[in-house]
Parts: sequence; C-alpha cells; structure tokens
Amino acid sequence: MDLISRIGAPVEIRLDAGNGKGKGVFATKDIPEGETVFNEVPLVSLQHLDNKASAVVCSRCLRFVGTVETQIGHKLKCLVEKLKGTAEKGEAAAHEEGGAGEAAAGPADGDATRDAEGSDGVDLEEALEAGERLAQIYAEVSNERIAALCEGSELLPMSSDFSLPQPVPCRRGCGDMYCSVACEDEAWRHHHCLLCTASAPASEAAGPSTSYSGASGSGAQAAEEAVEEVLGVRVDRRALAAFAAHAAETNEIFLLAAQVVASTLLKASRLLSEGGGTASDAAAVCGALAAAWRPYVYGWKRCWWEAVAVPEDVEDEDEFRGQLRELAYDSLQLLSAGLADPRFGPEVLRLEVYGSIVGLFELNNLGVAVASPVEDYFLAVDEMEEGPDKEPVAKLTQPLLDALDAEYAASAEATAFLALQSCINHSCDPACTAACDTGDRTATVLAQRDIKAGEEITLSYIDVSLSYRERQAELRDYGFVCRCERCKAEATAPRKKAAPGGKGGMRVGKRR
Ligand SMILES: C[S@@+](CC[C@H](N)C(=O)[O-])C[C@H]1O[C@@H](n2cnc3c(N)ncnc32)[C@H](O)[C@@H]1O
Repeated sequence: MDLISRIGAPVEIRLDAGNGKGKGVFATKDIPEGETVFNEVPLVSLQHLDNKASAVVCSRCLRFVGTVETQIGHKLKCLVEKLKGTAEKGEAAAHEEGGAGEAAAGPADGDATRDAEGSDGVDLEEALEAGERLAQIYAEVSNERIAALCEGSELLPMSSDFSLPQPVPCRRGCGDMYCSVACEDEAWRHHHCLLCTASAPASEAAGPSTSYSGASGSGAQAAEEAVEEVLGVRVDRRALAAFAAHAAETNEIFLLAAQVVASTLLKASRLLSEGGGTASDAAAVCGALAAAWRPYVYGWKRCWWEAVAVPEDVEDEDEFRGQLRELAYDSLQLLSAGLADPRFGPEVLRLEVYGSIVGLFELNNLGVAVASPVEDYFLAVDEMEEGPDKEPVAKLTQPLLDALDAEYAASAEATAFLALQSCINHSCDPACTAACDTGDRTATVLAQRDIKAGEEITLSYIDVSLSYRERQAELRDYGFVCRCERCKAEATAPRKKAAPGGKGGMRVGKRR
C-alpha cells in the first residue's frame, strides 16, 4: 500500500510544485479551516542529546516517565554536574594563569571581561558564573535532597495529580528508558536490537550502563560477548558504542541515520525470510531491500555535505564540505564495524547512501517539543490560593523552583522524520500548521484556513511574523531562497513586511 493510502490523507504528491520548489503536497478535495488534513507517525525520532539532562522521556514516544520528583531530581543533578564541570575547568585554567581572583575580577571593560579566556580556551567568565549559580542552587537545596528526589524517597505535595508512566528500561540494559513494555518492544524490533550499546545483556552485566556511554565488562571475554548475530546481521556492541560516542561528539544526526540503516536491514531481513528468499538470490535480496527502504524514499534528497548551508564565517566552501564528507566517512566506518550484513550491507553502507540518509534529516527533520509535567506542577502550586493550605506546600517547593530557575519549564526536545510531511513545502503564509501528540506519537497537519481542492498544502518552517529580510536570512540557513507567493510579493515591496500569524506547534526543518 502506498504512503498516502496508508495515511488516508485527501492529498497527492506532485513531482513539480512549481516555482522551482521541487515536489510538493496538494489537496485533492476542499478542506475547511480547522480540519485535520492528515495524521502521521514519525518513522524515526531522537531526543536531542543535550536535552537529556532536562527531561527523562520514553526513547520511542517522548512521553515523560517516572514521577515529578524524579524529574526534578534528575534536572537538578544534571544541572549541578554541568555547573561543577564548568566551574572546575575555569578554576584550573585560572590557577594556571596565576590566580583565579585576577581572572574572575577581569578588566573593567565589559566586552573584554566577556572575552577573557584561560590558556586552554576555557571561558573564565562563564566558569565564574557557573560557580555563582552553583552557590545559588546549594543555598536552596542540598545534595542529599537532590539524591532523595532522584531516588523517589522524597514525595512532594500534590505530585500524585501529575502521575507519569513508570519507566521500563531497555531489556539489554543500555540505559534507554521507555514509557511501556509496548514502546520498548516496538523500539527493539524497529532498530534497537541492532543498535543497543550494552555489551552484555542486563542480567549478565554488572549493572546497566548509561545510554551511549560505552560498553561494560572487560578483556577478551567481554569483547567476544559484545559480538552476536541478530536476524543475520553481525552486531558488535563495543564498536556500536564507539560509533555512538563519535556521533555524540560530532553530529547526533548520525544516530538517527543509524536508526534508518538498522530498521532497513531488519525489515529487509524479515521480508527476505518471509518470502523464502536466500542471500544468494540476488533478485529477492534487491526486492527486499527496495521494499524495506521505500518509506524513506519520500525524503530522499542530496548528500549531507552537498546539501548543508554553508555558515557565514566559512571562507573555503570546498574545504568545509570536504570536512563534512570526512566526518560522515569516519562515522560510517564506525557504524560498519558495529553492523555487518553480507546480504545487504555493502549497498546500504556505501558512503553516498549514508551521506544521503544524513542529508534526509538535514533537509526534512521536524522539531518536536513536549511540554514538561514539572512546569505544570509548579504552575499548579503557584495557582493555589494564598493562605494556610499553600504555605506548607510552597515552603517545600519554592526552594526547588528557585534552584531550577528557568530550567523548571524546560520541555523535552527531539527531532523526527515523517515521510509525508517531508514533502510539504514552506510558505510564509502557510495553509496549515503542524502539532504533535506524544500520547500516540502522532503528528497532525491542520488546515488553518479553507483550502480548495488542487491548492498546495504548506507549512511554515520559521516564525512568519518576522520581516521579509529576517525570513530570508532564516531560510538561507535551511539552504533555500523562499519562492512562496508572499515573498514574491514582498520582494518587490520589501518595506511592507509585518505579517499576521506566528510559529506553528512544531517546525519542519533544521533545528537551531
Ligand atoms: C522538506 S522539503 C519539501 C519537499 C521538497 N520540495 C522536495 O522536493 O522533496 C524542503 C525543501 O523544499 C524546497 N522548498 C520548500 N519550500 C520552498 C519555498 N517556499 N521556496 C523554495 N524552495 C522551497 C527547498 O529545496 C527545501 O530544502
């Protein structure tokens, strides 16, 4: 069944949307304002690695898990660790330079103070601020209280009104968490059975390792244990941990690309065995691979290093693109050491294919933000009527809120790929908005005005209330010059720039 019939959307994909925009999505019937155009589930998604400190969510559907207390404890623990790291680096650098006092005081001029750097490139002002912030946190909450919140041994008033699913750990013990056994199983079957980085299954390992933090165990036996065969694919968990560490250091999108590779290998493998085909039957192998690959075809564009917008401060474009190509090459080498499949591997794991998979996210990814229950909890406390009921509650919660500061409202943030949405072009006067419901992982495209049959379905990738120039600048970063009707009109009258509308619930495009 093709994508559109499966989704059941009143739309069609046209290969030429006009104005040089490439392909686009068009309505096949009149759609009234406010109506759902279609719902779609992401093929792959990933919580941004730098967001893991702010939110413990299901690795599959991004639902918050645990309790309000453990979420608060986790946020504080990560915040303290990060600030400590920055402050300690600054202290060491300042010490080397001949005294933290001097560096901290800095020159009188503000800009010069901001620019103060230690000998190893540590930003001394940032380090100083981290130290001050750490002191503020410890003035409100002790390490013991943070530990009690993390362990769930301190219960906060009213927290039961914000109940969350209990976390279900990855069966192998890599540290990934899920909101249910069903989500864990779905992720396992979709890609995680190939990509899990825990060297030994949870029961055999000394304890669960942290997600993407490396292998447990040691020596030849552990190395041997880390290698196994899953559905005909040779998996080396230690090599995968090295791949994941490289991605975390360089470009987390490599982790999403690995999900695409793993899910394609697994699906092709299942299709091959269901169809009774063997590895020596070239037609059956090609057919299985093509069928497994089909969902991603909609987003297929150029190689990452060719497609990426060149940052303004880059002087040598060729050199820059060459560096990205090398980075993708290194990443692929590491992934290939982790996953080897003599049946499909050589095709799937070619550099141009891998580069195009990474490019698929560069040009199509969808930013997803899930509001935090911690924010809701503190808002509920804040909204309590002033008086004797609120006092004891606020006494317990206010220090936590003060310690968290702006972090209390941090949402879960992720990037996802949706096949049909990846075909929707941008307009600065979009016909639709997109929103995401993590409950069933559904992203919904909604008509924000009446749409006539034959009209293009468009979304905004950016904030459309920006001026013409600002919009063009934002979209340049997405690698294209906007050719929507509004921009065409405003290009000739660039001063008439204020526009109605605002940000949609979610963004298609690159995350900044
Ligand atoms: C998410 S894809 C949309 C589908 C795309 N047209 C295709 O052929 O696959 C985003 C890409 O479409 C093109 N595009 C989308 N909106 C555009 C616009 N308003 N003006 C010009 N190009 C646009 C750009 O090349 C952009 O990188």
